[in-house]
Amino acid sequence: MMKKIVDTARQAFATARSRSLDFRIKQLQAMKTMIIENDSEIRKALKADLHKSECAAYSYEMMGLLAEIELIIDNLHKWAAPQHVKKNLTTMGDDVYINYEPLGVVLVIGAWNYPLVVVLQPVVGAIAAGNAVVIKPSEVAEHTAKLLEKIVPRYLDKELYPVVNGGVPETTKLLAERFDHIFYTGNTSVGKIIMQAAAKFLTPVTLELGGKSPCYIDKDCDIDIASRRITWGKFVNCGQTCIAPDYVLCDKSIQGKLIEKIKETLKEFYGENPKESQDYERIINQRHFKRVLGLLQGEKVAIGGEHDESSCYIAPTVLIDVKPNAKVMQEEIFGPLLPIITVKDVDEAIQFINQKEKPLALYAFANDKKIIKKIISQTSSGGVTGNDVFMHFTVAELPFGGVGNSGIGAYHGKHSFDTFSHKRSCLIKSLSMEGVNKLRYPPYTQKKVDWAKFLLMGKVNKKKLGLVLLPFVAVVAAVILKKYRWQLAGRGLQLAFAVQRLCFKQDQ
Ligand SMILES: NC(=O)c1ccc[n+]([C@@H]2O[C@H](COP(=O)([O-])OP(=O)(O)OC[C@H]3O[C@@H](n4cnc5c(N)ncnc54)[C@H](O)[C@@H]3O)[C@@H](O)[C@H]2O)c1
Ligand SMILES: CC(C)=CCC/C(C)=C/CC/C(C)=C/C=O
Repeated sequence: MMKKIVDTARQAFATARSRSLDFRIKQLQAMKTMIIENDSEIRKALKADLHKSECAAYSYEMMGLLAEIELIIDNLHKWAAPQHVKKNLTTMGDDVYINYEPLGVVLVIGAWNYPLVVVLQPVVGAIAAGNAVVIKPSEVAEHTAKLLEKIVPRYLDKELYPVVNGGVPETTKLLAERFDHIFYTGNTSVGKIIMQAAAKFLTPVTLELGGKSPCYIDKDCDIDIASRRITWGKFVNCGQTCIAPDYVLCDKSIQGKLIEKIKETLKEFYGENPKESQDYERIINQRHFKRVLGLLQGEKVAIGGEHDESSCYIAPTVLIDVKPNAKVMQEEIFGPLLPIITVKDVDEAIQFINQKEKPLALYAFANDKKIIKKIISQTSSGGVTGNDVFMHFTVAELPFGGVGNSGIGAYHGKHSFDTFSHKRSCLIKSLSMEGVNKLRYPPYTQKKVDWAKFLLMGKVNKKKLGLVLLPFVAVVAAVILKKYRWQLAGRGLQLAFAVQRLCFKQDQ
């Protein structure tokens, strides 16, 4: 069955219909219509999967997707146009350009936490670049997965963009097929399985993974503002966001105020009891509920800690005096627990961050921008937002992706188009100027090598070329002197010497 789906997509790709820019734009417009016309069904599915409110479903999943489609439609002709590059002495009369061509049949595998946007946003980029795309939503967010299987074929080309649902066995079978690119979003362990499967066919991969994204708060900082922004970023979607601040690093002297402010903010966002708030989500399933609760064991709870297994509810929770070797510090939390670890200064924070795997995001709050720049220059992460959380994700011009354990490759806007395109180097030579080619044909001589060096690298044998050029420079100067007399003589000499200097620029 998987073979048939992939073969059909490949045959459809071979018809070349997905290469036409008009076709790509029509498909992207159809996807936009699909989202708009199925607005309420999408919101219902997201509510059923993660208890997302109607507003959250729109703001965090649909809005970004619609904006990405608009951006790509508006820019596609420009991005897909051949990109002419600088020529040199040997290519002056030729066509030299980069051609953006589709890769072929692409597999996009999504995760469950933002089950609409993390699967469809890469698909948008893959369609824009002219590929066929096999779409594999996460089976863990089953309502959204089923909805996508139902609505995508109603709007998009069925052969080019099939939706395949299923769990590990189905994904494993899919991965046994040959693809021209695999774009996977999910955890790092499965990322390794994907890369191994891809290696069999030398298929390139983009891996959008996760990790423990640190959040440093400098003691000289507006704690009020920092707490609000961090509380939002940590507890939205019940902490199940790839770029959520995983833990806080701060000076002990501000820990008390931080807790007080987070408490105040939680009350403002979710009321006295977050369980009753429409705006507070749930853990995706019992397996993850148990995993997150397991990380709470033995920790000192400063805020929250309440939970209810039957509804997969875990209250927004803040942990204090957390030891660096605690269980909660060994894996990505991906739930509503915020450990605070105290450090004595920014250098200790940097050291702490650098002892761990490179994270997907990094956050630093400080009044002094120099402190933020210092953290950026002395650490590494997929992306950074200073004095806020998430916001680098929302800038379409910035590539979104990880580094090291948090991922390979990036997407969003033009970066998505590039990810799913092959940049083909194209040179169309003129059939004239065969004389120049003598330099590369045997029999080889040192003279030919010297000319080749001059033409290709601008490198000359100073002594030999000087002897050739000096009389030429003298003649140019004399002509200028004669024609424009003394008035322009200075200019002429300057020009002559400039020519000479240029030729003599590099010796070997
Ligand atoms: N970088 C990003 O953009 C991004 C976005 C969302 C989530 N994430 C990360 O994803 C993780 C959470 O997602 P998850 O991994 O729990 O999602 P998941 O369980 O939905 O798995 C992701 C996909 O992998 C497939 N899969 C699972 N096990 C497999 C196996 N053994 N072989 C082949 N395929 C398999 C699933 O079918 C699914 O489609 C977190 O680490 C989070 O940080 C990253
Ligand atoms: C709408 C705003 C301000 C931010 C959106 C950030 C966000 C939570 C995006 C979800 C997509 C994503 C990559 C999730 C990762 O888990």
